[in-house]
This record gives sequence, structure tokens and C-alpha cells, in this order.
Amino acid sequence: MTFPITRMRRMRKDDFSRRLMREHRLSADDLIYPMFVIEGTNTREPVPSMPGVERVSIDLLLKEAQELMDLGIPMVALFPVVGTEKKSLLAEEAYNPDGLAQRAVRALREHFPELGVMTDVALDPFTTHGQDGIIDEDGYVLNDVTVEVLVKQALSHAAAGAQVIAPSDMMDGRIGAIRDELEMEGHINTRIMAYSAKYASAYYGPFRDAVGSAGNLGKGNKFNYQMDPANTDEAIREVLLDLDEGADMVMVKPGMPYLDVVRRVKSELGVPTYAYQVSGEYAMQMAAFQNGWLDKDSVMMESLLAFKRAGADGILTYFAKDAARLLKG
Ligand SMILES: NCc1[nH]cc(CCC(=O)O)c1CC(=O)O
Ligand SMILES: [Mg+2]
Repeated sequence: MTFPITRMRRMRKDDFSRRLMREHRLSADDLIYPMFVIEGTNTREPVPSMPGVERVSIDLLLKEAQELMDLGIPMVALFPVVGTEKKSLLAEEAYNPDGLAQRAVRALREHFPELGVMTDVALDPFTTHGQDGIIDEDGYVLNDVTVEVLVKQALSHAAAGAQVIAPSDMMDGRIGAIRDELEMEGHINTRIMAYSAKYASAYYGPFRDAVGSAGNLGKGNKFNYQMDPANTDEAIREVLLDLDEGADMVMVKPGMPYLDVVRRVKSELGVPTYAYQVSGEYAMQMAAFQNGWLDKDSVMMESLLAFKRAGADGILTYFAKDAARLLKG
């Protein structure tokens, strides 16, 4: 009779030894909370395809910000939702100093100076067609023309006080152009979180419902600027370019279906790496939770821990508050 010399189960026997050998941990410090902002006062609107997520007016945003502070969540990511009267072909509203995003940033910075505020730089909430940039007569998104507008948008966010600017548009060269302008205008410490490896994903559907760009986009797609889900070498090149152009943090998006990309970026480049657990990932989990098919707390925490294991330094997730509450116990 021979016995196994190595019994892997020994260390799993008790909670104390399981804790001692645990390699990765999720904490509130890892979480970034995305929020949708609308006009009005004391106004909240549910997003039907994202149960539990609401679009809120700035006064309610401030109430939630207090909650984020209490939970120890370091940063909120803002997504403005504007009416059709604010949308145009040239997306001028994107850089309106008194636009919804800019006002939301100012209010948060005034009341919660310690909370990180990250803004989305992309034109889709402000274009009549729902594309992230300016289009030509054929509907093709023009790169360099779009970058000029993105620079103005980014500058208006920095001027409002945003500490982190997050270009999510996938135009070439926009990180360098934005960095240049920020430096020239004295915003030398404004951090850039680049959505570097952003894939043309079908998992963004509920987000496009939330910001009201789905209808405008119609049958359109973003294949000629967002990345092909088949590629990973290309993701490394995208990340390298953004780092060279002055990005402080890089992001992979979506999250769970792209953890291989997160791992490659972290292992090969060793830079601050973030992942976005996007709206579709949230929606499909919530659907299963609401049906009683999966257990919410444990599946949510397992899904977030998976990002840490893959090498992410932080996660943008609609579960941020729920997860932080659980972590607090
Ligand atoms: N620039 C748009 C933007 N910024 C964040 C998301 C998606 C976020 C999510 O699905 O949760 C998108 C959608 C898109 O590219 O169409
Ligand atoms: Mg790029």
C-alpha cells in the first residue's frame, strides 16, 4: 500500500490554511463604479436591460457618491445621457463647458474632493448616429477630425476637475493629442486611463440602451475602429502605442471573455492594467440571479476575483457597490 506523499487537499482542509495560501484578494480599492447621469433634480430612471442600475440626476449622484466614499470605492466613472436635442453630427455638446458631464464633475469635485472622478471621452452620447466620432458622407468615422473634437472634450473634463480622463473611442493617436493639450494647458497631473484594447463586442448592448445610442446606431457597428474579437497580438500593440503616447493606465474591454488579453498585457508589459466588466456581462449575470439559476453573492465575487487572478489592478463594474458592501461584511 502506497500513500500519496503530496496531498493537495491538506491545505484545503481548514479555513485558516486556505486563507494562508490564498494568492489573490479582491478589495474595495480594486473597484471603479460606472454611473449614468441625466438632467433634472431628484430624478432616477431604471435601465431595463440592466436590473438594479439607474440613470440619476446630479443631486442623486452626489448622494450615491457619499455611499461610494463610505464603502471605500476609489473612483466613479461618469457616463452622461443627453436628450436628442443635444445630439448633432459634429457632437458640439461633448465639449460644452456647462454640459451635463462637466457639471457632474464639478459638483462631485466640490462635494467629494477625495473621490476619483473619471470621465468618458468619446462622442457617441452626442452624435445623432451613435458612432464614437465624426462621420463622412459614407458613414465612415474620420480619425483625425474626431481626435480634434476628443481633445476639446478631454480638456473640458480636465478643466471641470476630472482627475482621470478615459478615452473609449479607439481613434489612432488620440492619447498623444490629448496628453499634449493637457500638458500645454497646465493639467500635468490629469491621469489618462486609455481604453487601449477595446473590442467590437456585442456585450455593450445594454450600455447603448442606457445612454440611448442603440436606436441611433441602428444596424450600424463599430468594426472599423474597435478591435476584432479574434485578436490578441493587436491588443499588445494598441497598449504599447497608448503607453508611448502618455497613457498612465490601460484598459481591456470587455472583461470576462477577454481575461486572456488582461493576462497578456499584465505579464508582458507590467503596467497598471484595468478591465471593464461591461453591461452585457452584468446583464447576463443579473438575469441568472433573478431567475434563481445562480447565487448572486458568490457568483459576483467569483467573477470579480477572476479579474484579479488574470492580473487586473482594478475592475470597472456595475457590481462595485454590491461587492464593496459584501467585502465590508
Ligand atoms: N464610447 C462608448 C462606450 N463607453 C463604454 C461603453 C460600453 C460599456 C458597457 O457596455 O458597459 C461604450 C459602448 C460602445 O463602445 O459602444
Ligand atoms: Mg489605439
